[in-house]
Amino acid sequence: MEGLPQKLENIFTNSSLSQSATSLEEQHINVVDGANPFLSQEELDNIPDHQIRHVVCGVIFNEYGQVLVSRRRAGVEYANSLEFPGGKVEHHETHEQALLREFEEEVGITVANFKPIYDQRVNGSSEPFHIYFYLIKDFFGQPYGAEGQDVFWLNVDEIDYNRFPPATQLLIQNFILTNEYLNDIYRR
Ligand SMILES: Nc1nc2c([nH]c(=O)n2[C@@H]2O[C@H](COP(=O)(O)OP(=O)(O)OP(=O)(O)O)[C@@H](O)[C@H]2O)c(=O)[nH]1
Ligand SMILES: [Mg+2]
Repeated sequence: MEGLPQKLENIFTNSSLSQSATSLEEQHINVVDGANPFLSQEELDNIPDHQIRHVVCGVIFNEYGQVLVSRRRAGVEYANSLEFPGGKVEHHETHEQALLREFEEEVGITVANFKPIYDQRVNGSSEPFHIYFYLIKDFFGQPYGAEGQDVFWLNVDEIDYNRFPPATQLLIQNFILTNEYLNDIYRR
């Protein structure tokens, strides 16, 4: 469990998810994004909250239980990999405001009613960041690739988590493929 973010560690303790912890811990090594400079988990954790970039991403399901996924464009970090829509929180914004803006900019829908699922600090290739994933309970409009990227609804059992960035792989393996926890968040 060493090296896991505190929140995740708490969730795994005494839970049915604890079996996936070993593979998750191994995965955690891969969370380094070609880091520049590489920071240890402890160094990442010691960066004050207001000095690290925040990234927010949203997980949305449609009425058929499919999840909204977008493909990153060429020429950006993790080009062509799949991702959940979202992006960097700007200085004046709350996480909710950033999610609203990012979903309008990237997939052309208005989102509301956010529940935190999971967060972690990551060694990005240009700077460290803290990524927060939210379950989005309501949305208005039809999603499309508003920045010219592919956007599609995926059946949960068709998700290949290897096609997502490392932090997102952890989210998928531990919170989306094992949907009991998500159902629990939904009801809150
Ligand atoms: N949107 C999104 N970003 C992710 C995910 N997982 C993950 O590690 N990231 C990382 O989060 C960082 C910021 O996301 P982003 O590139 O979407 O930021 P952005 O929309 O503000 O882009 P911009 O800087 O081109 O305006 C990137 O380093 C990206 O690789 C994910 O599932 N979705
Ligand atoms: Mg983005």
